[in-house]
Amino acid sequence: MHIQMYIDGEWTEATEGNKREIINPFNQEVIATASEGTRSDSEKAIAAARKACDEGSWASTPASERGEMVRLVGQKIKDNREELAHLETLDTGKTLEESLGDMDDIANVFFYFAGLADKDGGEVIESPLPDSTSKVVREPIGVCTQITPWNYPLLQAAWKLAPALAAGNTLVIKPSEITPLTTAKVFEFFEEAGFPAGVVNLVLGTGAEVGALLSESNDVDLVSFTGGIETGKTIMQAASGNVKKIALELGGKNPNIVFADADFETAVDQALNAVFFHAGQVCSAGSRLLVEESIHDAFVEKLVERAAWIKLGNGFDETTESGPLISAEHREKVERYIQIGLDEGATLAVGGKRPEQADLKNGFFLEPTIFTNCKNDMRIVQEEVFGPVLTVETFTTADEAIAKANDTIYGLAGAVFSTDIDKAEMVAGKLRMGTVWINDFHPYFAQAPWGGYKQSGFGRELGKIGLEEYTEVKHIFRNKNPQPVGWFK
Ligand SMILES: NC(=O)c1ccc[n+]([C@@H]2O[C@H](COP(=O)([O-])OP(=O)(O)OC[C@H]3O[C@@H](n4cnc5c(N)ncnc54)[C@H](O)[C@@H]3O)[C@@H](O)[C@H]2O)c1
Ligand SMILES: C[N+](C)(C)CC=O
Repeated sequence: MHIQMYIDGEWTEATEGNKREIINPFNQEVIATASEGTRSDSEKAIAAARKACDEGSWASTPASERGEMVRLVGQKIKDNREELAHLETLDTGKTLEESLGDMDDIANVFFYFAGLADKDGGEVIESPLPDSTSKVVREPIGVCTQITPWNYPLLQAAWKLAPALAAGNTLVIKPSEITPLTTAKVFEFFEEAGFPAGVVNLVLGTGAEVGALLSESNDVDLVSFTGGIETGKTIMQAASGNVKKIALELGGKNPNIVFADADFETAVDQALNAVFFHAGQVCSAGSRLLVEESIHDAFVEKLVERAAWIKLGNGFDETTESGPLISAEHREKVERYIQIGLDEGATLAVGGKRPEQADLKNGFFLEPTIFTNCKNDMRIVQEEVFGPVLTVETFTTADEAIAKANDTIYGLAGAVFSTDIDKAEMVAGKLRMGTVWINDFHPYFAQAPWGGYKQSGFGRELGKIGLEEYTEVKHIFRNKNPQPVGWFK
């Protein structure tokens, strides 16, 4: 399989003819090659999107028609969910069951924004001035660039593509250079659906080469980025040249607070899922467990026992519960953090090394790892590891749990487990995070906004606000009886 870029309605090779091998992280086999673009490919894609925006008809196409085209793409994703899920598992190593779930979520995101496209008819304002009307309308922002990460390749792309198009923008998207397969596949659906040339553009390549111009260019009106905090800071600076709008969906170090009155088995099971799902490569992973002191020992004993039994393997094997990490470099980063945890004096309760099974030796696997005796000022507690690593701390009062949970630069997500719902609601209200789950961990869906407080970023995806992020707000005031002002004599 070979994938190309899609610029101005044409499938195209990189200008300089470079290619990249795409690797299956389960066995390091080459599963595809992809065109590897350079800055000039980004220039072409931005120029195509600019032309389609300034001279094309997409923005003025009736919103209901735009919505229908977005819906058509959602339907094609639904009709091809098995093929897409297969590609996603090959590319990321995640289990096929998870990829299938992602595809269902993705189709729903397209359907949701398709439905929202024609629902905002503007707002009439009661003007305080005589003989006048006043209304507020939303318009497309213009040319949007979108940069996505490798952990949920098509899902993170869908959260950007569907609302941008429903709102009438033109766009250029750059998926992570290591997981471009499903995003490229969906561009076949855009083509089949008949999107006008230049409205949707796909560039492939590294962030430094292809991605940089997407945030720097003065021809771009908005850049939406999902990825790591350091890249986010670089993009924020690069975007300042023409004061373009920015949306940043960055990392997290998400607390999971378990009170002694929580349902024990449920809380253990959820804590396990919170951190070890997709090998911990989830922005909202519950990687900081805060457990009430009185149940700490029993809770950790059960958690450790169950973590040791997590079945690692090939994402296509139905018995596999967790796949590999995405790459050799990423596994080495996570291993460095495990060493940091040990050096800081945390107690390694389980895991901490590569599995020894022969059938896993070619994959980038790491055992589910739990550190106990952790303290909030440790780097292993404060920094995003983005792997299967859990830190455990204790608390004795709700206030202490809240203080520890909020003691982080991040503010993406968190959870509280308790059968005392008033207490759980009180804690949820005091957590400085964009999403808080009560007696659950991980749910997200098209109807509810997603995004971070603090250094987890700004802007929101999904929900009604996820569409509004791709619009400008305009106030139109009309004087129905114009007269000379008479101020200057
Ligand atoms: N908040 C969320 O919703 C959310 C969702 C998924 C992932 N994430 C975060 O993503 C990170 C993991 O993803 P990653 O390793 O791919 O992140 P990353 O920051 O390394 O890369 C993300 C994307 O940015 C591109 N990029 C890199 N440097 C760039 C530059 N200078 N200019 C423009 N683009 C550049 C990359 O090529 C890639 O496409 C984690 O921190 C995770 O928490 C956040
Ligand atoms: C936003 N989410 C949870 C789908 C993926 C985060 O990495």
